Amino acid sequence: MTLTLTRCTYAYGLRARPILENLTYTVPDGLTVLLGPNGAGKTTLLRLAAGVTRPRHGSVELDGSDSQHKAYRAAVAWMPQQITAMAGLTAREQVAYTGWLKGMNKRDAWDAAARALARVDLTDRADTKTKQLSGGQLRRVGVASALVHSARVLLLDEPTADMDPHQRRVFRDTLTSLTGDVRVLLSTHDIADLAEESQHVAVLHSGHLTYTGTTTDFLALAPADAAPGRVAEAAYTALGIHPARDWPQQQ
Ligand SMILES: Nc1ncnc2c1ncn2[C@@H]1O[C@H](COP(=O)(O)OP(=O)(O)OP(=O)(O)O)[C@@H](O)[C@H]1O
Repeated sequence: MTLTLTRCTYAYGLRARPILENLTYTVPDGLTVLLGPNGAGKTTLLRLAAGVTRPRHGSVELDGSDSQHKAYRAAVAWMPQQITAMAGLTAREQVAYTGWLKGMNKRDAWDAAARALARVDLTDRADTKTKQLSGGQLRRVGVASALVHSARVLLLDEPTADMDPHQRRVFRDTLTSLTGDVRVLLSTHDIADLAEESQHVAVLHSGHLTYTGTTTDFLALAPADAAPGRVAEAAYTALGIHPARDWPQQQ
């Protein structure tokens, strides 16, 4: 399963300045962390990859299948930055509904929703209306919705925002428990997401990917005297993106 964006350009509006310009990127194996300052275009890139919006120029394909194709939608899961609590639905119903939209039958979606909620440690709120959940709980519903139909590529937009430290741990355990050839691309402002389980890093700045490579190679960009615990930040700085101005706030 190879998801590739090829020479993609995107602008919000016909005369607007492009947010992404001539961007080519293949989502690597395993977990990739997408970094970049506020407004760099991370959400825009994830939306293109998810097929919820189309590039003005260029193509987005999964093994040759266009992002608007049914097979593409079935293989790719997207967790948006803002999770909408659907009026009247419980957590389990909302997750099951996502599975059904992705092509599962109702029975399978209902069963898979319970499993997905268990993976994000939300079984005890399965029957709670999503409108009554906290921000962190609603985000876990978003993660469960991305997991429900066993997609091969997961695109997660700031999945750990609003989560408390225990839930971040649960989320990381969930990522490491994904089996088979599942590729995950997640944007984050939490530097801890980078240090632990990720295999690859991509850094987006001013509409261009200014770094793509392994996490090990990325961390090696940091000067040898970087303070322990600040190596990733020092590596980011070495790319010419200054934390004081651009590094997103830790959650
Ligand atoms: N609907 C929209 N209409 C017009 N401009 C938009 C829209 N959505 C985003 N933008 C602009 O596109 C640029 C990239 O936004 P995007 O949300 O992709 O960045 P980001 O890297 O995800 O930012 P953040 O880290 O703050 O979430 C920003 O300048 C933003 O203001």
